Amino acid sequence: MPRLPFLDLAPIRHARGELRLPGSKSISIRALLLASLADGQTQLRGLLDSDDTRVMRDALRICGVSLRESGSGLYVRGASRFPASTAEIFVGNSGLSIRTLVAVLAFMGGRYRLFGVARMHERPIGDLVDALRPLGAKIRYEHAEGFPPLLIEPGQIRVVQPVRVRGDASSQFLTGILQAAPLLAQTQPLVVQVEGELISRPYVDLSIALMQRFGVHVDCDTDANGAPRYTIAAGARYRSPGTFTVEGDASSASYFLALGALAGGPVRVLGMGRTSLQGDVRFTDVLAGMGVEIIQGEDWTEARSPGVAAGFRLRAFDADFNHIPDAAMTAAVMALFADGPCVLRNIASWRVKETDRLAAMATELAKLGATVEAGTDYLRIVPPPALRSASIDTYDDHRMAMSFALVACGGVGVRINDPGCVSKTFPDYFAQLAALTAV
Ligand SMILES: O=C(O)C1=C[C@@H](OP(=O)(O)O)[C@@H](O)[C@H](O)C1
Ligand SMILES: C=C(OP(=O)(O)O)C(=O)O
Repeated sequence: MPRLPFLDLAPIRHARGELRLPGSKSISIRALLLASLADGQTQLRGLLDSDDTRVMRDALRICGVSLRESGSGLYVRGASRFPASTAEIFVGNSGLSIRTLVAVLAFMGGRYRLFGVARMHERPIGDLVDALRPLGAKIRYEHAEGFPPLLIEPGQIRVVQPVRVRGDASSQFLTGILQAAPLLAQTQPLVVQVEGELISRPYVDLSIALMQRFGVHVDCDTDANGAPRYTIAAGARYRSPGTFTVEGDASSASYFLALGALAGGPVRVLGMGRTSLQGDVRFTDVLAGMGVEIIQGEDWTEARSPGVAAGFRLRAFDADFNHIPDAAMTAAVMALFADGPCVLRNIASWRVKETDRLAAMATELAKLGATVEAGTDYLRIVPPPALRSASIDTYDDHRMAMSFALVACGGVGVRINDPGCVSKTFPDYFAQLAALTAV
């Protein structure tokens, strides 16, 4: 179906209600891969159905993994080797999919080619390839050094201790190595050492928590310099947990909690709460710091406030957002409604995601009247005295579209160009938004 060129959102005066969150992208993609590597059959329930998860499903299917849809979930039959020894794999713009697939495919003994959309070919992957090559992995760049497309060939795999991986451009490289580690740790434990800074750390904790659910324990300590070091025991092997249920997406929740905060609420999201495994659940602390009332149960969260239509202003913030890089985009748009200048720090990774998010965010916030300074790793936003209506470009970035929709809470209409880009992680986002604002 052709994508709409734009969507005009009318001003939102009030929003309230309940929303069942779509499944977590980060958990769905991990669970699909781990179930494919696990002994036995796994029933996956609550999987997200979106562009990014379809990339992983299609990749696994092309690699010969048996995936069977049933009314209540997806049945995955796993094994420590994929049946297909050659495959052409399209990875769209899913960073998590390519980075975790490459690490696994490097040890499968087959020939694989991984390629994506044009932007994917600008997103770095060199740190992962550099970590895999000393282990004997044979990976070549088809065009530019350090970027997809990639060609994987059978290598002479040997264990070199420790495996060293950089974590300062993306945590997904470390996740890729950790998830692939049981394919290597056969006769001796495998030690994985992070070189330099590790960003987006809660996503690594999520990987470890999910590996545990699939029967593999990862020990974490620090080396003499305080850098994190991970150990996977000899003989570690993924085993199916039988049934695995994916929780709601905490990054997707951020837009609706922000909606409750800006348009009064209460807005309650179901599927993410106190016991969530995802780092972005910490976005609730950011909201509370802004003066938003948050209540939370085991697997639900609710936000409310007097609402900006009633003159409520959010408390300005100056904070480090390295641990929640995705929900941070929601906070950046919320800064438009703050009672003073706001600063988001330590977000350099934004430059290498779906688009250069630092540049895109600065450009689009400025269209609305904000004064914005974009540094190499920070964004300073001075809210405008009065919001201007604007036509927002989304740069094929789902989070640009979803976060800028919140501008409609400011008493002005907003045009979202290419709204269909939300299909990366939340295909019916705008329908869900409309359902909560038609009050
Ligand atoms: O591991 C994951 O599930 C993710 C890690 C983060 O990326 P970086 O580690 O590149 O910051 C995040 O932005 C991405 O949406 C999902
Ligand atoms: C950065 C993102 O995804 P990925 O890196 O998996 O493409 C995201 O969903 O915001």
